[in-house]
Amino acid sequence: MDLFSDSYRHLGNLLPCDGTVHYHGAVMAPQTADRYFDALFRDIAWEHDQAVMFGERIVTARKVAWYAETPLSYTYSRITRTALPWTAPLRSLLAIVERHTGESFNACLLNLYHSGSEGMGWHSDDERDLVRGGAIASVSLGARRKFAFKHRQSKETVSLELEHGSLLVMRGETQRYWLHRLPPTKKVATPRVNLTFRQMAM
Ligand SMILES: O=C(O)CCC(=O)C(=O)O
Ligand SMILES: [Fe+2]
Repeated sequence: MDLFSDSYRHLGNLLPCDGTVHYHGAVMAPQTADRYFDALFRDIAWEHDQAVMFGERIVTARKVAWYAETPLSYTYSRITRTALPWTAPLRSLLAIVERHTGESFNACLLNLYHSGSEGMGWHSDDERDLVRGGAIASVSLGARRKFAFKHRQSKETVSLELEHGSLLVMRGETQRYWLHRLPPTKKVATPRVNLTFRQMAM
């Protein structure tokens, strides 16, 4: 526990059981978050994601990108990608995230949602390449969006709003027992960038 920052210690667990989720709220000034958003929106090697739905390969409107410390291969939605090397803004966000969480991360999946019409369906991040039970730290930039958890067995849900410049951390058994999603919404017309810092098995 000594590794954790003071801010972490005062945060409550959002989940009632079977996992740990802490919402740190904004961890940077709005102007700083604006600068990260602009730099990432402009410079990240965004690509449309692909997924398999009902046996058919589809291309999502949402864009993704995958960065890591080494050119790791990562299988996601049955597609294998090779990570690009950290860029300066990613390294600097990584440092902020590591300071707030007391954890270290070696990879980051980025998502770009152009508007509220784009989201991400129920899933858990339990791919085999991830360190089992490892922390996942999610940074949100741009439009404020709702984020929800649903327990696999009890179907209980917990939701919150992810604000500009905020940090959410999922730990422990969260991925095993809970699904999460970013629901689409008609209320949001502006883009959002999300970064999930991860611990990949090497
Ligand atoms: O955009 C988000 O907040 C969530 C992204 C997510 O769940 C993922 O990349 O696995
Ligand atoms: Fe996820």
